[in-house]
Amino acid sequence: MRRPAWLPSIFRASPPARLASSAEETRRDEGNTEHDLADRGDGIDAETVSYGSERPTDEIPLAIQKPTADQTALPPTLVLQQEEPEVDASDHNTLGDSPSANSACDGQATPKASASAVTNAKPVPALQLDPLSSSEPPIIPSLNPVPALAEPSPSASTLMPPPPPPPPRRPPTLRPTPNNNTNTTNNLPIPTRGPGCSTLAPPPSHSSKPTKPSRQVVLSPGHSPLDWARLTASPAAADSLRGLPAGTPYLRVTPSMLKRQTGRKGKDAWTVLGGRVYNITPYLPFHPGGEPELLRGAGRDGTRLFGEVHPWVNYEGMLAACLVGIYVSEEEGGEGGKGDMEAMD
Ligand code: HEM
Repeated sequence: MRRPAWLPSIFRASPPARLASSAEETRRDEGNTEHDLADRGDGIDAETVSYGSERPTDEIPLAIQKPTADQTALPPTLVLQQEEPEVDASDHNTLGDSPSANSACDGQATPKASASAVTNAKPVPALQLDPLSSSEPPIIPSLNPVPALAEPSPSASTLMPPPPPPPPRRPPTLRPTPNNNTNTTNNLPIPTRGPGCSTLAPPPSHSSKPTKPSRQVVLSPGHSPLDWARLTASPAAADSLRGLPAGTPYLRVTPSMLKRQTGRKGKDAWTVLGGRVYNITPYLPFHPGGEPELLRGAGRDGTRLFGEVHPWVNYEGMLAACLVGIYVSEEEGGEGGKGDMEAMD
């Protein structure tokens, strides 16, 4: 019958009742204990279970206790848990071979089996599951399933992945050879430039020339853009550039007035740009696009035409000295405008 491990201590605390209830069993055990246990082959020899045990009973909690003086009348108490051979085997294997341990129990004090006495004993490989390997040195529990294949490294964890392959096994060169066509990315720098098919061509910018052929004309000497800028900056040329008498205020130019200023029949060429009327007659020899192109806007509103050719040109700054007035409707022209126009004639 299996008994719990705490039963021996209780058993000693109240021996009469406990012993009376198991008197028959105890007698049977008494007669068979020393002999049967020795022959059982479960790791307990006669020396271990005998009364005059030379082994420390406190280290063998399941040994038979020698009856004390006040219990001599009673049969020897068997507190051995015979159904726990694994405990007996471990204790025997661990402590049985120590002569000092055997002699430590030679005293008259009644040894008591307790769990604390076992914990004070030599460390037991608790995870040792194979009793056949008990004769071998204690094996440190390891989680490595294949310890023989692992390199001996006291600091390395067994859970670490295997080391990477050694560097010398890598390819000797990091640059692709000319025959290596597997990596298309490395082939990009190879020049495959054809007309309009290269992806490395510079992107178009404002500084690049337009695809259309230039329609600029060759300007006569003294009519460069720099010459025009110098002329317009002269205060003496202010009234002459407008084509009006000196001190003439800005005119309110109506459509009927504008359409007569075409640059023909001895009249100046006026054009409207952004609601303002400019006298473009003095600028004709300075126009890079040629006089005919500039005259396309004479006598009319040339804002749209101007924007179609060169919207980036700053006409306001270049023609500031040529400003005649503002462009108004016929109704908004008034008498003042008409009078001024008649005075101009
Ligand atoms: C409204 C009538 C005008 C027409 C039809 C006209 C036409 C042209 C044309 C065809 C060109 C040559 C573009 C090229 O390089 O291929 C040109 C250039 C030029 N025009 Fe006009 N133009 C007009 C008015 C003006 C006015 C009023 C000014 C100045 C206030 C002006 C200033 C210039 C300048 C500076 C260039 C050279 C642009 C450059 O090199 O990028 N144009 N123009």
